[in-house]
Amino acid sequence: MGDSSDQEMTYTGSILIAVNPFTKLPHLYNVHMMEMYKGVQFGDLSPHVFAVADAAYRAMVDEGKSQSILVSGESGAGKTETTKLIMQYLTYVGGRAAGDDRTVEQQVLESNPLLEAFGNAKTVRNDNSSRFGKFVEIQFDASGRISGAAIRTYLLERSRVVQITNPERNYHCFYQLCASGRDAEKYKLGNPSHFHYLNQSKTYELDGVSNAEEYLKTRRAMDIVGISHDDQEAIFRTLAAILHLGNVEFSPGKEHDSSAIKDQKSNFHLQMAATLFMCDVNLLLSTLYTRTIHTREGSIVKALDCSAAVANRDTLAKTVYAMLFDWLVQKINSSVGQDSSSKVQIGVLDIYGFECFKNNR
Ligand SMILES: Nc1ncnc2c1ncn2[C@@H]1O[C@H](COP(=O)(O)OP(=O)(O)OP(=O)(O)O)[C@@H](O)[C@H]1O
Repeated sequence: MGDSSDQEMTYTGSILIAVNPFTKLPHLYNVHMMEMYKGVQFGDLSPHVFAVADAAYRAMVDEGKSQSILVSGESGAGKTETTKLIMQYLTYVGGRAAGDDRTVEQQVLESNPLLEAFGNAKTVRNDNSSRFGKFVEIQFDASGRISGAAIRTYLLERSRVVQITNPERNYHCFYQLCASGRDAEKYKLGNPSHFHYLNQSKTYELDGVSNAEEYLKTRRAMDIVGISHDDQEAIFRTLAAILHLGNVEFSPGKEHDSSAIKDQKSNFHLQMAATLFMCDVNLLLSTLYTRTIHTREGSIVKALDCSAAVANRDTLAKTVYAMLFDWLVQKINSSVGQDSSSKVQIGVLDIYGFECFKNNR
């Protein structure tokens, strides 16, 4: 759209169409640009994502009505980046001048790297693809200042936790933890190639990204969002437990259609998973390779064959991960804080990248 790299945005009515420039254009998104678009009539300046955010903000302030901005497009189109620019603009015009380094707006912005570490992954199309939908609600007080925020997420891609294909990756946080040095050692992790949930794809690194540095960034984001060190510890312990759980393999058991822990190595990972989950190892094992059927006469314990035990293991890993993700979102929400007396808000919906299939069913 347009004939130079500086003109990748255009309007159709009040809809902004933006083409991903795939290159950093800092001059388009700096404070100077935010200042330039502030309070200017929509359409007076060249099309820009800040103009859309400003129009929403002005409409909210002038008419006292809540607004929403919908960001849509296929995977890799630039939705997440655009959403972040919108949030940056709204926090710029609606932020407080105070020097407090843990203001609502900073926490809202810092929740992005955190959610990305746990909800984004490399796909064929995008090295940092969001695998969940996100609705960010920014609440304002009567004078147009940000007074609270809430993040709602939905449809996290759970299957990725246990199954990936080359050259995709699992969620970033796993590779970050493996590269974390002392913490990785503490949880008996190490090279991601040693873990089934990561080594189904041979891609461990991302171009221009250091997993170790990203780990520190995730930790910092947790500090800013207000997640206590104990909780941070618990989060990474759970991730490590999931990786160990994935290495638990089964072999056929003595009885027909039953299974047993395959070998010493599997036993070690089972022990590790139980220690890190802080649960009884025998209970964990029976959860994996048996099923309890409740009948009116009492409960019957049925042995499971290897493939059913593996399926059980994977379901447990996916469920724990999805619950961890939800818990993280809840934590972010409670520390950012909601303003229950807020009358107006701007909602930004970053809708999950749809992929084009031959048959879209
Ligand atoms: N405005 C921009 N300026 C520079 N680079 C951008 C911009 N928008 C997107 N990109 C580049 O394109 C990549 C993909 O963008 P983004 O992650 O926002 O896509 P998406 O539409 O959210 O995809 P998905 O649905 O897979 O999450 C980014 O990692 C970034 O490198």
